[in-house]
Amino acid sequence: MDDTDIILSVDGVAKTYADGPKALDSVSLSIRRGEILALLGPNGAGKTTLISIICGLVSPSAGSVIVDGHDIVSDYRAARAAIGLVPQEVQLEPFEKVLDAARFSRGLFGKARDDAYLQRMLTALSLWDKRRSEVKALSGGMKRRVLIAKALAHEPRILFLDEPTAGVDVELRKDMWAVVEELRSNGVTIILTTHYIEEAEAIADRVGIISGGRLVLVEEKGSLMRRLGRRELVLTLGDGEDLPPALARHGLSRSADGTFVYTFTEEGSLAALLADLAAAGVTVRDLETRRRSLEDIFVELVKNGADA
Ligand SMILES: Nc1ncnc2c1ncn2[C@@H]1O[C@H](COP(=O)(O)OP(=O)(O)OP(=O)(O)O)[C@@H](O)[C@H]1O
Repeated sequence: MDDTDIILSVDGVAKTYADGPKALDSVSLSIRRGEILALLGPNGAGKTTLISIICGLVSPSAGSVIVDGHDIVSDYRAARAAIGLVPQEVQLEPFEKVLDAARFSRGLFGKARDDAYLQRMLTALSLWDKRRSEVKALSGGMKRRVLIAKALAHEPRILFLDEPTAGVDVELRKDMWAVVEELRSNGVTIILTTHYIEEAEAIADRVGIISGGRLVLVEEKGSLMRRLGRRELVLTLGDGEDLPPALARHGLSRSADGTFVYTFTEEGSLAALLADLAAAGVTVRDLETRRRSLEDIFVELVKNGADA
């Protein structure tokens, strides 16, 4: 990876809260310009702590963070200006109008007024028609968009979305995914935390998994699915039948429900298994193929640490 492509670099970051647990343990991570990274992890894994450190809201106990060339400690203002943060909870001023809210947020970063930019940004978020509406009159989904608009008002290059679709219905969630795609096509790098594995599967380029304060994995979603999302074949044999020893070489495992599970290894291996089954005269009552989902991978990684 070329260094100029890296917009965010996290190196050996650790955090121990006063009287608290070790929330992060030596996390290192590089983010490329224009990518969408989904951070997955169970409650309390350290996701919000990591985001809060990068955004300068929590100070790290160790390690360093460089945002678009700026150190978050020695060059705090420039680092912070490169970042937009959409917090987990909706915190908005109910009587404020949408366009005013965006203008105000921009002003907080000392940026000159630029209504043309705000119009483009609000249009991308489907909020331009609502620019004169008071926040309190908007639906829950629109309020979330206003949060994003406020976070984008100062033209940050990286956007953090902390659980953007928590408690949101399926339709709104898909809407939000479309918004994220649109932002990326406008050149924004996006890091989102989520509990919804299908969210990561749907929109992320790379997936990072945090568990117990450690980043146990960061990988391209496609290669992760190819590497660990292997295909399996589930065989149900005739009543009382067992696998004959001649099939041992295929490495099938017996499940608690009495079915046999075969993991596809290489091209042609399935044909060999089926031929051996037929030759051995085994009755196969049912055959089902399935692909391990990101959810299965996630559960296994969180249980076993990094060595899955
Ligand atoms: N201000 C704080 N003071 C003390 N401990 C904290 C503080 N903030 C977080 N923690 C602890 O640090 C650990 C990591 O919490 P964090 O909020 O970063 O996890 P998370 O992955 O974002 O969880 P969730 O998915 O529930 O939001 C937890 O054990 C939490 O209780």
